[in-house]
Amino acid sequence: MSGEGLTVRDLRVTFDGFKAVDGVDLDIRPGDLRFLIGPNGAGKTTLVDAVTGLVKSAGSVRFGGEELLGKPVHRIARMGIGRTFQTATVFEELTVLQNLDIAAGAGRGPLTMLRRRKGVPEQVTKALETTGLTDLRDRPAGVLAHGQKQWLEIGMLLVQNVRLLLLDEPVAGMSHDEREATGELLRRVSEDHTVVVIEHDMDFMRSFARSVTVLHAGKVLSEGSVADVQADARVQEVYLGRASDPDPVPSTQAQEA
Ligand SMILES: Nc1ncnc2c1ncn2[C@@H]1O[C@H](COP(=O)(O)OP(=O)(O)OP(=O)(O)O)[C@@H](O)[C@H]1O
Repeated sequence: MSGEGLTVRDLRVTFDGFKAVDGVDLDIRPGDLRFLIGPNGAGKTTLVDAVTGLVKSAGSVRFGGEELLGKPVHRIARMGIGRTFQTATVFEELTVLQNLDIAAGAGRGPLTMLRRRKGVPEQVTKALETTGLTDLRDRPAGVLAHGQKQWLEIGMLLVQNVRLLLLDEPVAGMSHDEREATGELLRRVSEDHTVVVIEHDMDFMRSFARSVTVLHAGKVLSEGSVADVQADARVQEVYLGRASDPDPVPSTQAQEA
């Protein structure tokens, strides 16, 4: 595996005195497919915001040995760190291929962009294959199914030569088949990238996580394999419930309740 690992030490994010992330340590090895789970408000998204430079934080976040904290968002992105948000952000009017082509050209000069348009760049072809979107390459992104838009967004990270992918609830709103396909896609991607997934879907986590961190009230409550965290009494108490209980309420429903 050629990816690089993420090392987080004593990460802290405070909003007006409220500790949203409160001394988090993480060691995510290269090629991991790490799931970050935890109740609403546990600090999962804020942690990813801190890693990507979107919120001010204290502590240390190192990727491939280089410190990220204190660097502006665009510098962190250029270091090979990419993220998706809960809502896919693709250019709906443009084709799948154009979306990937633009993403591949991000940060490059106009001359390089012109040269690239003579043919389909190799990394775009590869991203189409990896995401299973080759047959849809000439369709406008706006007509894609919800799941396919999420896969395109992952493809747009891949063509930017991202080495660490941070994905926020990638299967929210997906059908069962789309979830399975997304899990398989993440497995393929994690063969040569480090992948961190924020997720509320416990079935999806059980099927595809290689390792799991449970956050609660801004702190790491538990960490290990799926079996480890499921067996942890503290996790059962605050989040997973007893084996006989239904899965925790998905975030969107919880917010509506
Ligand atoms: N910009 C902000 N200003 C003030 N408080 C914030 C801000 N962003 C997040 N918070 C608070 O920080 C805490 C952690 O929020 P965060 O979104 O990271 O949780 P989460 O674990 O991702 O939750 P969810 O699963 O609901 O997405 C919450 O109490 C939230 O209200």
